[in-house]
Amino acid sequence: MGNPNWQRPAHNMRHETNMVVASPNSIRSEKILPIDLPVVDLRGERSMVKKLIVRACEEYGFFNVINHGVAGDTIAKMEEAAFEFFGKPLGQKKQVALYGCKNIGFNGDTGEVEYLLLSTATPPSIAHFNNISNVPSNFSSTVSAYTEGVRELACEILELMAEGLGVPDTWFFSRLIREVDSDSVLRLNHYPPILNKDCKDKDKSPSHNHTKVGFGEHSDPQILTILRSNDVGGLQISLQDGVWNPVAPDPSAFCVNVGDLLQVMTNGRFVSVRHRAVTNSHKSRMSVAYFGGPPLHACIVAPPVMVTSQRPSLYKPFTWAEYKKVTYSLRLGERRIDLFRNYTSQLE
Ligand SMILES: C=C1C[C@]23C[C@@]1(O)CC[C@H]2[C@@]12CC[C@H](O)[C@@](C)(C(=O)O1)[C@H]2[C@@H]3C(=O)O
Ligand SMILES: O=C(O)CCC(=O)C(=O)O
Ligand SMILES: [Fe+2]
Repeated sequence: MGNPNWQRPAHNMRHETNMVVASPNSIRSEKILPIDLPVVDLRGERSMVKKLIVRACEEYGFFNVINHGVAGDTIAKMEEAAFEFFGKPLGQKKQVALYGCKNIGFNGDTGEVEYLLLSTATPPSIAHFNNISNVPSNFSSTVSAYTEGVRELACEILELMAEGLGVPDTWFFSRLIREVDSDSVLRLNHYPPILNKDCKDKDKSPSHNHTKVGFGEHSDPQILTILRSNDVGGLQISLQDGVWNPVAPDPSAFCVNVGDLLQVMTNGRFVSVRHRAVTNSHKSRMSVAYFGGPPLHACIVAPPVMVTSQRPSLYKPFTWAEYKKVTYSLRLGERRIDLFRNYTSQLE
């Protein structure tokens, strides 16, 4: 974990089990310990909401947000369009440049996932989708409406975080993703059900589940991620090395998580927690993730209030362009944030 003061929360845990998880290249035994993420009701009393958010980001790096204000219709249309696109024959999907299947990034990572990776730059670079066959009609406007909704939600949450942390400029974080040249990404992930061909006949009953890695262990490099999935589980977070905590799906909520840049800008107080998504043998998981990122030239530093003599700066200043370049040159599971640690810090 990046946060040296972080300790595993002792509460909220259920029974621990061992589970065999098949990754694309290996089979290994891991500890599985389901948890209930903190739930933040955005319509709650503001002073309580910001306290809850700060605590969740310190202890879990993840929380669910309900009464989030994103229109149900916008969300439903996005999910429908995603299912329509991924339901097309592989040959047609492959004609779309932003489509990927099983290969993640450029450095040899693989997983049981297919995806669309869309830059949310304004004016939307996805606008040209309307002229391409093989994508559902109105795909571009569906994506734009969804992106607008989740960006607004991300800004509201970042402003609550700043208030909760006592940052005097409450737009300090949100400004970065509001900028017209913010480098944000929308990712549509589809994890088809995978049947394990090697399993014995008696294991093929619907109650017996097989798990493969869909999207391997990683942290999100940007500021904040707003994730929504259908009602199929698969997201797991790791609050302790070697232990995976499955998160129950809640299609009425958004799952919010701290990215690497927010860990840096809170000087390690918030944690960018490693997570992954696994498949099952019976139902498709569909997730849509908005990664709020700053403009490429933005300098990533903690506001003065987060840096004290007791808590000196943990990270060197860098631009998002520098961090992104390193990120994209490394494997998915790399602990890239450690490369930007300030080793002159007295905490070392
Ligand atoms: C292997 C990789 C895929 C990724 C770029 C990287 O080199 C390392 C970070 C990966 C990640 C994880 C979160 C997001 O899904 C993503 C879009 C991002 O910004 O960083 C992916 C990158 C990707 O799929 O291209
Ligand atoms: O699909 C999921 O639940 C998680 C996806 C994810 O972590 C990502 O796209 O970065
Ligand atoms: Fe992620």
